[in-house]
Amino acid sequence: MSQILSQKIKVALIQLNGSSPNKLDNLNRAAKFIEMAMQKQPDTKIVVLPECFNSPYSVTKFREYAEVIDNKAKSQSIDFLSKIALKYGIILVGGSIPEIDPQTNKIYNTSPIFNSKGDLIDIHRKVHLFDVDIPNGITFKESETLSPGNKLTTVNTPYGNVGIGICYDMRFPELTTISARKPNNAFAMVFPSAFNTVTGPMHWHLLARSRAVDNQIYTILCSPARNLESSYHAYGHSLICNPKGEIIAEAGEGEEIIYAELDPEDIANFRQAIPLSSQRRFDLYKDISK
Ligand SMILES: NC(=O)CC(=O)C(=O)O
Repeated sequence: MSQILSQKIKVALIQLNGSSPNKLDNLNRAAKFIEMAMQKQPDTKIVVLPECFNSPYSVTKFREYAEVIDNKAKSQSIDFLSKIALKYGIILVGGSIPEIDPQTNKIYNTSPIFNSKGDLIDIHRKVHLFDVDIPNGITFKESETLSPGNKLTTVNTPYGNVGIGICYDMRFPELTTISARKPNNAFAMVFPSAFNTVTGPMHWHLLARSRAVDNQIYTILCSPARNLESSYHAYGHSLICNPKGEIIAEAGEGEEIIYAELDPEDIANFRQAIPLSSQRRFDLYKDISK
C-alpha cells in the first residue's frame, strides 16, 4: 500500500486567545506561542493557529480587520506569518483572518497556508458560512458581512497532502472526503475553527471523529481559547484525532499548546484492517470526489 504520509511528523496546535481588539497584540501573541511550541518540540513540521486569531470573531468587526491577501504586496498578517514560517522552517496553517478582495469589496474568512520558506502556498476561503439560529442557544449570521469561498483546498507538503477547511466546513462531509480521496489523497484535514459553548459540547468531538473515521485520516481542529470577556465564547478543546477516531491530544478551555505525532503506519494499518476504499459500492451511489 503506498503511504499517503511519507514519514512520521510532529504537529503543534496553538490554542490562543486572539480576540483582543489590537491586531498587532494578537499577532505578537501568536508569535510568542509558536516560539514556545518550537522550543518545546523543535522538530515540529506543521503548526496550526485558530480561526480568526488576529481579530474578534464578530460579524460587525470583520470588515474593519480585513486585509488584502497578496503574496507580493504582503499585508500585515501575511507578512508576519510568512516570516514565522520561514524562521522555524515549518508548514504554517495560519488559522484564518478576515480578507477583503479589493476588486469586489467582498469580505472572506480566509486561511492562509505557508511553506517552510515562508511562501504563501494557498488560501482557503470558508466555503460554508456559519448562519445558525438555535433557540435558547446562539444566533450567528456570518453572511451578514462575509461572502463564501468558491473552491476546495488541498495543499501539497513535503510529507503528503493536507486538506483545509474552516470550522463550519467540517459539518459538510463532502469537503473532507474530496480531500481524502484520490487524486488528492490527503493524510489529514486541518480545520482552524471556533465552535462555541453551545455547539461545541454538542458536536465538536463527534464531527472530528466522524470525519476521521469516514475517511481514515487524521483530523486536526484548532480553536481559540475561551474568553468570557469577548462577545463570542469559543469552545476551546483543540484536538487531534487519528484515523481510528481516537483523540490523541486535546486542550482544555484556556490558552494552551497541544502536540502530537502523526504516523503513516496508523493510517496504513487501519486501512488494511478495515478496507473501506476497496469496498465502496460506486455502482449504487456516486463517488463525490469525481
Ligand atoms: N463558528 C463556526 O463556523 C461553526 C460552529 O460554531 C458550529 O458549526 O457549531
